[in-house]
Amino acid sequence: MLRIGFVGWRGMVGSVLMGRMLEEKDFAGFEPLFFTTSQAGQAGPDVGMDIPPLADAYDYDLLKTMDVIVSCQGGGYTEQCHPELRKIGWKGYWIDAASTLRMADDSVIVLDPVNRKVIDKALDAGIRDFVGGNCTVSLMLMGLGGLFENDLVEWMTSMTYQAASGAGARNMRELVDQMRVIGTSSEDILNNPAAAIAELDRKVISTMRDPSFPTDHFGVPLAGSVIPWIDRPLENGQTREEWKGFVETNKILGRTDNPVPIDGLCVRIGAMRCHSQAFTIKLKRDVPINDIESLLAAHNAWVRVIPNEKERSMQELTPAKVTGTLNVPVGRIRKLNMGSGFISVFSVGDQLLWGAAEPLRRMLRILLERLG
Ligand SMILES: NC(=O)C1=CN([C@@H]2O[C@H](COP(=O)(O)OP(=O)(O)OC[C@H]3O[C@@H](n4cnc5c(N)ncnc54)[C@H](OP(=O)(O)O)[C@@H]3O)[C@@H](O)[C@H]2O)C=CC1
Ligand SMILES: N[C@@H](CC(=O)OP(=O)(O)O)C(=O)O
Repeated sequence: MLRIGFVGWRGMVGSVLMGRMLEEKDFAGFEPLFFTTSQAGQAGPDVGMDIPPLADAYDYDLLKTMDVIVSCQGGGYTEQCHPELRKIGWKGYWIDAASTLRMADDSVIVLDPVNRKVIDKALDAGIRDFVGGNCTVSLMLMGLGGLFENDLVEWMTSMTYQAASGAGARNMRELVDQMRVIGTSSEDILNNPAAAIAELDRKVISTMRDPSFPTDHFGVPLAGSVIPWIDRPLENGQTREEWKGFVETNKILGRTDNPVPIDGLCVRIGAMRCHSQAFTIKLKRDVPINDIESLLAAHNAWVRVIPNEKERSMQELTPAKVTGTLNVPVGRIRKLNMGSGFISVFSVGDQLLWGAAEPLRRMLRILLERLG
């Protein structure tokens, strides 16, 4: 029986992965072994079967007995363990959430509703490293796959509205804590309907600017504000998050020789775990909006075209609606003033599902079908 090792299963991405695997009854037909960097010997997760105690995630002798290792542990772990395992001759499959190996020549970025052919070709060629894409990239491709599949995109900008979860679990807590502090400090004014709005406004901003405001993780207020910077700077003025939009998209599409120009600004906003994005797309030819909507809707089972109407957009094209689901709604689709070849699209997606865990889960299924 195939032996599958799971590292990072109790982190934010890993626990969403475990949840999805349980929902889909994926724990069957292989022998799972759960690893940890901090809790060796303790009990593993409840996956509906007897499992051994947690193993040490740095036990290379044990790791090299795995046919597949799924890691949601983070880039540091990948940097340390992956080369070591390959060095000692491990020939198993490595499925990873971290960005470390994404742009390596002998890895594939997995998003099978978009690039199943690229994945199959790589498996045939003996590739063994399969990495989930950046969340904004994967969610963008799940939403706009129909345009890329039909080679309609001449160039594109992506302006993002990224949730706190992309920065980590502690950042999610800090966002809610910031909201709490603002709410608590304003409570008396809010409870008095006769209070002047200017008083409430002054109270909120003075709370946000107070040195005691909780900003240990974001560095600045996010609640009541936005942060127009994600990840580290590159020399050309982009952030690394913005750089990924171009390089990862073209790698996923298998068109690094003939890349689609993509660029934009990545911005953190006060949503919990859904990333939203506004796209300006220059089409290669003028296509009627109805046809564009049909192409988008036909691409995969999760994209949802929302008509460009106020009520539907407000109800269905928001993090409040989409969080916790695999749906990727796309809407606000219309021609722009720049000309009939220019369109706008707005999309929303859960960055822990299609943005992180789901492509890994599905890659494991693809491998199990092949190897099983
Ligand atoms: N967060 C995101 O939006 C996305 C993240 N990724 C990538 O996925 C990887 C993992 O990210 P993420 O899931 O956010 O990492 P987490 O920080 O949530 O989890 C990583 C590890 O931290 C350890 N840990 C320590 N304390 C706790 C605790 N209280 N609860 C749970 N785990 C704890 C666990 O390892 P142990 O059991 O060994 O102690 C766990 O596996 C990263 O490489 C990230 O870049 C990819 C796409 C999106
Ligand atoms: N950087 C993303 C989350 C993430 O983990 O991305 P990556 O997997 O590319 O490191 C965000 O902040 O929203």
